[in-house]
Amino acid sequence: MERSEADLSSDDATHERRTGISLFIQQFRALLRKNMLLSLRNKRATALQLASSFFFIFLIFAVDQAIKARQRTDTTYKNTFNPQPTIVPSIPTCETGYYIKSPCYDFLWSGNSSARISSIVTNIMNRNPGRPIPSAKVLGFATTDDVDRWLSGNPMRCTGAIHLQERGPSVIAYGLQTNSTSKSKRGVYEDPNFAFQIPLQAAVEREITRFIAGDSNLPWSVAFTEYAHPAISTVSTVGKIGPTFLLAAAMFGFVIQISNIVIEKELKLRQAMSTMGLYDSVYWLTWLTWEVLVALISSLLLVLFGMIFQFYFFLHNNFGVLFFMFFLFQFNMVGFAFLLSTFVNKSSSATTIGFFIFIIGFVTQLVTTFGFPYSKSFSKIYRIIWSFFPPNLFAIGLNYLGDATATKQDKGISWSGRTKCSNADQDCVLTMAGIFHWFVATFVLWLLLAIYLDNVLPDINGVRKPWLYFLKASYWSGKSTNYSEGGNPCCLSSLPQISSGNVAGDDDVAAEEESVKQQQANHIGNPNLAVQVCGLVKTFPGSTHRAGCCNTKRIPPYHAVKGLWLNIEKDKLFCLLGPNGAGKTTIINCLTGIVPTTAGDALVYGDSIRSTTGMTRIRKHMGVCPQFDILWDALSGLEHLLLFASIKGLPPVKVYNDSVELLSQVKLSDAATVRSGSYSGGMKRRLSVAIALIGDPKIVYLDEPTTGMDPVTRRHVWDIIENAKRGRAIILTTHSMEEADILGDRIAIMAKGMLQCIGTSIHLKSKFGTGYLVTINLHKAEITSPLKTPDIKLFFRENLGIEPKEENKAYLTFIIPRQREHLLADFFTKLQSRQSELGISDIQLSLTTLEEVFLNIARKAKLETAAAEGRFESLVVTSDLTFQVPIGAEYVVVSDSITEENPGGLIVEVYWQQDDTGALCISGYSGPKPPSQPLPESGAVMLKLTSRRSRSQRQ
Ligand SMILES: Nc1ncnc2c1ncn2[C@@H]1O[C@H](COP(=O)(O)OP(=O)(O)OP(=O)(O)O)[C@@H](O)[C@H]1O
Repeated sequence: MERSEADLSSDDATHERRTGISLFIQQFRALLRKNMLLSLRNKRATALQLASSFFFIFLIFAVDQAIKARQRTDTTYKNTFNPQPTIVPSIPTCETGYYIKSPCYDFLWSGNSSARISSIVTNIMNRNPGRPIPSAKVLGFATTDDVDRWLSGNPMRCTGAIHLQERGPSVIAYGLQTNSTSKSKRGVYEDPNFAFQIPLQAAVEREITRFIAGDSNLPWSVAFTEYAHPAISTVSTVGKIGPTFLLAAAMFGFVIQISNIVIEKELKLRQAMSTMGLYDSVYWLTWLTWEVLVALISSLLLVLFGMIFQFYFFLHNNFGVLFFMFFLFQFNMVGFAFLLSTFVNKSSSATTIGFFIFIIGFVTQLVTTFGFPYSKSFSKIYRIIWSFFPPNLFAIGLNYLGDATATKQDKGISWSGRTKCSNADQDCVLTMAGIFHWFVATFVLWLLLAIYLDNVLPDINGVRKPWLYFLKASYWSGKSTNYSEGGNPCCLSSLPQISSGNVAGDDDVAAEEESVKQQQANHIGNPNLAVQVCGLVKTFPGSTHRAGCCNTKRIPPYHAVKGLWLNIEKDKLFCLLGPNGAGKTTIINCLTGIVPTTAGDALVYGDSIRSTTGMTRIRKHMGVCPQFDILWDALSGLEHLLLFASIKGLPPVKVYNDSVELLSQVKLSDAATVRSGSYSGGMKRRLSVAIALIGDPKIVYLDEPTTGMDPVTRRHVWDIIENAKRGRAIILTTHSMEEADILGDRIAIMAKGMLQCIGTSIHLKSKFGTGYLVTINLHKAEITSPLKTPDIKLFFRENLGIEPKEENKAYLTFIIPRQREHLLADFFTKLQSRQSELGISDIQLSLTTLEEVFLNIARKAKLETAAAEGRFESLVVTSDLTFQVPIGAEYVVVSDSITEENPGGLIVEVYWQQDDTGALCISGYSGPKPPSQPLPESGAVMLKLTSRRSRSQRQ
């Protein structure tokens, strides 16, 4: 059994398998191709991811245009406004201006025109004779009338003065003195320009103009408004709203990234690849490479689209700075997606998470845009915490780039400027280079955390490493985890206490266990041995669930495999049978390293499944067809085989040739390039079988490989499996007794996690079968005249005391119990002597089927379990089916066979209910199989019923 490294390396040499770095590269290329194909085939998601760059840049463009259009409206107003002083009869509407008109002036400047100028001077000077500005602040102008009132000389309202400097025929010079207080005590707005100076000036100029024009009623109006100045807008649309839209664009990629990773986890695709020998590092590296490639393209497109739309943001900032800003953000989000994917096991949750992150990002980037916490007024600690969320860094980065290109004149941030503050006036706390460094540093953090959590969080099978696994020397050396590399991993001293699986007491099972123990104790090597299982135990830990508000439900630990001892030879097919839940798949999962064993061990070609290095070596020579097809819908059959062949390290030429060859063997050549998503159930199973056989594995596990296949295909696959036995060991589980009978060199039936029997088909049939199956074929003449049938039945009843199991016009079948074996010789002599008299054309005698063996064992196991758990009460019914039982009770029909000698038979769980009259009705069947014969509805049948009280009744 001991198998040296040299043996396996010689296998490697024989098959020219790649190892080490070259295997790493081959796996990397195959997985990268797979990712590329999946992305290309998932056109909608990929198109969405790439088109989102264009879409969101376009949205920003649209918003930018809307803002500019609004500014243009202001400009239009400005253009229609005549900047020249206009003499108009009246100004009925004036948006923001002063219409200065007051009877006060008539009073002020009444008198003849020649005296007017003098009046102006006189009156104004009289009113304001170089008065000092009053110390007390008084009201400003709330209305235009205020101005007039002020001019009229109300001393109480005087907040300014006109100082006439000079007057003459060719010059009039005056000065205006106004209050410069922006707000009066009473809260009235006193803008020195607009509230005082301009109206005052306008009023004076009006009077001067009237004087010069010689028309004291000359209408004089001045309208003024703020000048529209779009050209000096200091708002960068990309800088301000960009974070929101570009974050949304990045979110598409983010959601798709998480989904891609989680789907492979959810559908156990990653597990399938790992089982076939894929390095974890290759897995992560290929996803990283692919996503970085997508981020590169997406960032390039973003910058290019931005340039196409002629944003100063994209035109004036340095291309490299822009590109790194977008790329590093998306790069960082790839790491973030990896990290989040370790917490999620369902791809449907990925969208929810992506949306949730976007909402949070949307809010926090808004807060960031308003200045939190990237200014000196905030503590550094806020900044550090805030910067751990990538959208925040992205927002502040875009803000900086936006501020640097707010106007056409701004030059933006240059490549060398990335290390400087974009605006020297700002209280700068972060440069563009600082943002880049943060992105890279946090990416490394996300990646390390993702790899760590990927190992320590329970996977889809609940498997996880210890929290401090990386502190163990074995992790870094890649050596044995549970046993020292030098020792014999299967040594008896380390075997579990619940060792014996032979609680059922079968001597063959006991002998098998003894044989394994002997070989282990004496270090007897058997060159023909492929697998040696030594007391394998698997217990799934219990758990506690909340039930309702106040109760907790405790699920106890479940012992799925209770100590298995087995020797499995090369060139042989070992068949594992058992009812649902017997533990067959769990054994395969333990042997393939999908779940760790609780105790015990198994040696596969001498390598322990409990050793990390051992399992790595085993995987190179292992093929697995899982119970449920693990396939990528978007990949074709050929692509699947190419991928798995590459993962196994076959040389490139063999990768293709072997894949094509295997496809033709499983009759999928015509569908080689068709996507597996459109395969029928049987085609998928055949592809799974082909995947298990690719790479010429030395040990193949086939878990119910022919489920769902039609009889013709099934037989064909049996041929493939039969041929595949050569040079390898195959472990097959099935529910098809026929399949086990035909393919199995040795068969073991297990129930409740234990082996119940083991041996060849013939051995099991003779040991556990209910007896012999006799088929009596009737002459054609008798078909029209079935009168002899009662005679045949009478003959069997009188001689063997048995009734037919099945009967029709062509044949009758009887089962002869093994207890009557001694009567057979005489019986058949008599029967043959009366053959023609009884109208019998042919008599066939065979051992009972494997199915009967299986059913007997399964029934026995079920009754033992029920008895052990005290769930059953027995009662025997000898009349018809209508009898009194407690309402709500459940019954297990232990036998629907009639004879006392043969109390065994089919187990059928039947749920009974009492109707209003107290009669029983069968409300449904469940259990391993429906009854082979319909239960009689009434009549004189003997039924041994075992009642199971409901738990509540017991409590
Ligand atoms: N991860 C798990 N956690 C808890 N119990 C588990 C887990 N996996 C399997 N089991 C339990 O272990 C028992 C054996 O399951 P297993 O799948 O090995 O049975 P099986 O013989 O392959 O059945 P089938 O014929 O239906 O495939 C079942 O009762 C199952 O519920």
